[in-house]
Amino acid sequence: MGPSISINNVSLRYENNIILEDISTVLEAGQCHVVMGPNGGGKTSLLRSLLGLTPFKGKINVHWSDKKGNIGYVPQKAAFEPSLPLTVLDFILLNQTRTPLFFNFNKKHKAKALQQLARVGMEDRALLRMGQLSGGEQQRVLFAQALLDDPDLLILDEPTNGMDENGVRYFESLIAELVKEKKTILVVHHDISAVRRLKATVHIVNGKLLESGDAESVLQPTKIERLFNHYRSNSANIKSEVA
Ligand SMILES: Nc1ncnc2c1ncn2[C@@H]1O[C@H](COP(=O)(O)OP(=O)(O)OP(=O)(O)O)[C@@H](O)[C@H]1O
Repeated sequence: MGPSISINNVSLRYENNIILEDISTVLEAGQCHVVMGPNGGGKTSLLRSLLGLTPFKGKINVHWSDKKGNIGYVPQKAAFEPSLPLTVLDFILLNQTRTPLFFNFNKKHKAKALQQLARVGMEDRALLRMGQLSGGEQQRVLFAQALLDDPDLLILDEPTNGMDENGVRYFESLIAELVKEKKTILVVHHDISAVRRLKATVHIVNGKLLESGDAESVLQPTKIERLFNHYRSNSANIKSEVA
């Protein structure tokens, strides 16, 4: 079972720039939660706060029902040196075993890594170099890597960015499978129709938490323009100052 997460009065600023303002909500356990909102609205900053990767004010508590489980994270972009002769399989195994590459990986590790690649339709790319993959293929590999430790909490930052329809289908059926297993999933997503298909709880963030609820009620066509407006309420002042 995945954890629930309580977010209490979270605020974050980079120098004088206020990014998140007094965000409070509870992410229920065993559900898929989607964070949406305009570019620069602070979605990634919220995920990074949750993961302890950036300092913030307020409190975020992860409540595990039993013992603490594993956490999987897929960042917005793959972090690897494209010129390294690192195969897809090596890349997955590095994370799995936390063993230097010059050690021999055993058969069990390799079989498990191939199994995860198959879950995202990438087993036939296992021996290609990471640098030879397209952006969407790299996203799929990152997703496979995040699934390796059988995470109970999965945090994904725009996981389908650059993925083709086939990749998106793999992604959506895996999310449905993980929700059935009562994992907690938190995903930043931009595609409104895709989010409607995920049957998730949607949280709209643009500096503040503007709205939370099921996809059907939050993503009503009449609300979308207001919720996804790129400008924050105080940007009118900035525009008049510039003029
Ligand atoms: N390390 C940093 N230092 C200074 N400013 C930053 C830093 N990281 C992010 N920002 C700023 O914080 C704001 C929010 O960024 P964030 O990446 O959280 O937004 P986002 O909602 O995920 O955007 P997008 O949809 O474009 O991915 C942006 O204006 C960005 O420029």
